[in-house]
Amino acid sequence: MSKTIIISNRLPLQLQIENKTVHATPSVGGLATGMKSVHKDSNGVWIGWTGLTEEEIPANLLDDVIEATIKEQCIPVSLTKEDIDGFYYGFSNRTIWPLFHYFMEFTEFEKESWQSYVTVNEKYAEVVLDNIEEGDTVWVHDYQLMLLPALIKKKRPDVQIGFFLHIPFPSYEVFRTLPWREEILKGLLGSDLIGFHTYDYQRHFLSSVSRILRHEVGFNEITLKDRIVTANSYPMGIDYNKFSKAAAKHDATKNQSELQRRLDIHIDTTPDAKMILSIDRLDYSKGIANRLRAYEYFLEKYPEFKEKVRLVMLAVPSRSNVPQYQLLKKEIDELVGRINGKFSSVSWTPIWYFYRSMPFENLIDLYTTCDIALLTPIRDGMNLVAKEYIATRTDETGVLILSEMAGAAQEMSEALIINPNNFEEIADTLKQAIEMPKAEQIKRNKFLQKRLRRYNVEKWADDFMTALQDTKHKSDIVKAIQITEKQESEMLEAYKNSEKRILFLDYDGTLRAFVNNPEDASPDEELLELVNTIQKQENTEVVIISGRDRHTLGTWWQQIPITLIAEHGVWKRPIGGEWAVTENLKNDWMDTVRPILEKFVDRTAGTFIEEKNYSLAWHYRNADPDLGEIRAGELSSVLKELSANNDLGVLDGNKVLEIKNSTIHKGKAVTKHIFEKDYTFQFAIGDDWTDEYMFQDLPDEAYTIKVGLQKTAAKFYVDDTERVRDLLKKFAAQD
Ligand SMILES: O=P(O)(O)OC[C@H]1O[C@H](O[C@H]2O[C@H](CO)[C@@H](O)[C@H](O)[C@H]2O)[C@H](O)[C@@H](O)[C@@H]1O
Ligand SMILES: O=c1ccn([C@@H]2O[C@H](COP(=O)(O)OP(=O)(O)O)[C@@H](O)[C@H]2O)c(=O)[nH]1
Repeated sequence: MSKTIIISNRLPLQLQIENKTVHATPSVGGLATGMKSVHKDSNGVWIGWTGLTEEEIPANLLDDVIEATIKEQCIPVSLTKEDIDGFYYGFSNRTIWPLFHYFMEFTEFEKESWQSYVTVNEKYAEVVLDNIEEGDTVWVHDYQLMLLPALIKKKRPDVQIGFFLHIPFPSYEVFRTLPWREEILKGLLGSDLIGFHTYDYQRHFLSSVSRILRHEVGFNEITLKDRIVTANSYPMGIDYNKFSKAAAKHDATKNQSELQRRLDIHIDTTPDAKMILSIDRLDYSKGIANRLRAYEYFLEKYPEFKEKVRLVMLAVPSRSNVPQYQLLKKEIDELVGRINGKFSSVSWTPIWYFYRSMPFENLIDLYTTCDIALLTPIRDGMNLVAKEYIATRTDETGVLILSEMAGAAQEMSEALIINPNNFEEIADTLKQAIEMPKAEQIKRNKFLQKRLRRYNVEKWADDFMTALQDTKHKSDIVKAIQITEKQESEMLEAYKNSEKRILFLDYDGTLRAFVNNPEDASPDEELLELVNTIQKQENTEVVIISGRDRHTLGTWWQQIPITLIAEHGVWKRPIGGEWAVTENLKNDWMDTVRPILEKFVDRTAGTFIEEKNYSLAWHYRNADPDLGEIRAGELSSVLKELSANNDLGVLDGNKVLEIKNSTIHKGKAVTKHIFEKDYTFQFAIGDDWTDEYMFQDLPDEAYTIKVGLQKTAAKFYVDDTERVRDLLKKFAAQD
């Protein structure tokens, strides 16, 4: 039975060795808590690190460690202290974490920790590859394992691989500073589906892929040579029932825990007191120091709330070997001490501060007792605490104040959304929350709860896995048209046995790869020789059919006796003959269109106009990719409006927009050409949209081939210009 393999750095359980025995405790952090319920209900395995290094496990306890892990349907990856220092405390949490959360000043670029990151990703790959069975699906999680998808894909191209990033993907301007940016992107592109919490993270990722790797990027697809990778956003949900049921149970059995008793005593003695809750890992991205300062400012600005509010702050120890986290701990300790010292009275302490993790029941105590949750991350991939707080409010009361910088804010617009750097706004919002009538709290929470209940973690995982399976169909469709060796030999056999054969060859992107300056793409010796050999074969006609102007084509191919078709069919030069127009066309429209194109050239660096006799082309290959696409969209709509009444058409080529007479296209040119003769073998090859006309208009028995993986009307596709050369060599080798 096929299974899903979940892989993350941190397993849902953490092992410790105390008194020579192995103990397991649940992991903290949204990835582990969220995925735990997905894993529990599946028949899959979870591969990851147990929290113990090789050096920490005595030989006689190794079996116990493995047993404790396997009991939870997990498989351990064995890591040394050196690995953890370089990979976890190093590259993951001193480079990627601060960089992806926009803390550039904390980001270190150390070659050694990068190397450790590579080594550990390879260690993970080994364990995963050992455990993959036919039909399994792989789901890799988070920033610690961004090289893993490509490492797996390389060895197991048959396996569907999903990747989910739990933290933000930063804007290109930030990501580009990473010295290993290409390696990271290539690692991720080993996946078939890449998921993000929000559309913005997805957009930033796609922009980096297009600018750094220069891949063709669509709305949510990246076209590689042999595969399509999908990127999409899936905001992670929580196990809603687990939290709401625990809260309901808690209400029924009140006053069971010490923490609960303490919280209740406070409320009894000050009946209108409000408890404000904050829960996070102790992390600079969570904005804890800002929150404390904003709370201090609130007490100063609205002194009437002294003695009437309390901030209950749970900060869970995290990554304490990283210096920034140690400094933050010190800063928080001092801030709490200073604020409590400044405002405390005999009967009131403004902040209750816990520096530890709490068991689930205590978390529920906190969630259900506190009237307000104040969550102010500076940057946060999602923030599940915000969702958990709302899920536990069984009577629908409670106010959530949430930073707009948390991914969760995008789905939780009924919360009070704040900018974590704006103390004025936080102080005013706290006042608003304290004074919010119950009816309004309920109204807001009803919406929030409905959404969280519906889009829970199960639905999130389901959506992701369904989309991952769909990528398989996509690849299958694509693979179905990739020309196989057998189909290729059948085609060559048909070629060999035909009495009258014709080959229509597109030029740019087909016979020659694209170059930055189109004038530099002249045919090389090998190409001239190959085409010449083919045209010499008996009963064989070669036609080069291009959007290029006739002078360029004529000069490049003057030595070879073949037919040339230029400007998509406007001009034709028969073998040994002269260039002639195929139809009487008007070109007076060019004077109107040229100034429009010139404006776009002025506004878009790197673009230029190519002027032909009957068409004008605006090239944007050398422009900034995003800007180029935006401007192409704008220009295309301007031109389409203009062309509607003028028999003009806009051709959307490969990084070029061409405006020309709409009655002219390659389809018309090829059908006109074959009309007069009875060819028994017809072949057409091309790479862009303008070639689709040929593929559509040629008879069904024609062999039509698209270069590059894109939607096409052609029967087959080949990867790139190198494969086109191979094919030409095979035609040349036939007699
Ligand atoms: O494993 P640690 O180094 O102890 O860190 C704990 C986890 O922190 C991060 O959590 C993120 O995932 C949450 C769920 O998607 C999301 O709500 C939150 O915004 C993220 O910060 C980290 O991404 C995990 O890999 C860590 O395990
Ligand atoms: O003592 C604690 C405090 C928090 N959490 C859990 O840790 C997760 C924190 O996830 P979040 O997405 O808010 O932030 P992250 O720590 O992953 O960045 C939530 O599921 C909390 O319930 C926990 O298990 N024990």
